[in-house]
Amino acid sequence: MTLLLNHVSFRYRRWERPVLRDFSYEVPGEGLTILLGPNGAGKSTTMSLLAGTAVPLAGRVRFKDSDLTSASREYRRHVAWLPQRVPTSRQLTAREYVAYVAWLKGEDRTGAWERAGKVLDQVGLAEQSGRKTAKLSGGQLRRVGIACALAHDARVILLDEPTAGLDPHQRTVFRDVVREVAARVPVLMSTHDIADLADEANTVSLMDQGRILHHGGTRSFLDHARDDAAPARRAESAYSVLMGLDGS
Ligand SMILES: Nc1ncnc2c1ncn2[C@@H]1O[C@H](COP(=O)(O)OP(=O)(O)OP(=O)(O)O)[C@@H](O)[C@H]1O
Repeated sequence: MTLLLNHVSFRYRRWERPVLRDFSYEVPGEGLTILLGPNGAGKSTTMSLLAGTAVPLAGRVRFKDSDLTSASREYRRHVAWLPQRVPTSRQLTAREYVAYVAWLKGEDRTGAWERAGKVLDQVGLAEQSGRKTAKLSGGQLRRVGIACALAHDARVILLDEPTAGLDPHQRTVFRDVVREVAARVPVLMSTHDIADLADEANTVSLMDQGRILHHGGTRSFLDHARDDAAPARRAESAYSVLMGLDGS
């Protein structure tokens, strides 16, 4: 079962040209998919359409092999989304906020509270779980957002630049969490950090100007690297070659 955009067009304002035109994209049904692309490529737009928080001008957003469309409550319950800017309620503690999100997504009160404690622990925020979200740092808030995305039994998880603003240790912690989660639930994650690709991504999608330039296994992405690229630079080299930025 996968999530897909089918011939979708989308624009932010009536007088502007569409960011996406007749755009189709299918989130792989298993493992971790990394969505790469330069600023303004359309990654966040794609993710908000998949999350059902943006409505396409034309085309459809749906689960394949199921009748759910993005307009249905069920659909939103099954899709967990971490947006680029984590919306929080400043008066709630981190645990209250995560529990609230889990409750909104259909967990019962006790289950939501317990789950919130568990996922905050997973993202290394157990000690801060009783602090008001207004008092948390940007990176800690990001981790609260990640915890929210993990706080209910979603069928697909969408993470928009989850590692932005995390310190190196927290990035490592986060990658371990994602690896574990992606073994059970398909995860689509946008990033500018090519190191996120490392060896744990199953699929790489590269987009630019509202179009997909590459979509396939990580190995086939890396095959685009220049022959003389150092092993640690193969992902960057493949990115440059596919984007036409490689001068040679
Ligand atoms: N709220 C908005 N209102 C108007 N235009 C927007 C809005 N959000 C994004 N855009 C435009 O849509 C296009 C795609 O933006 P989007 O945020 O989807 O790209 P992105 O690949 O996620 O970029 P980044 O890596 O910088 O986050 C850009 O041209 C951007 O200027």
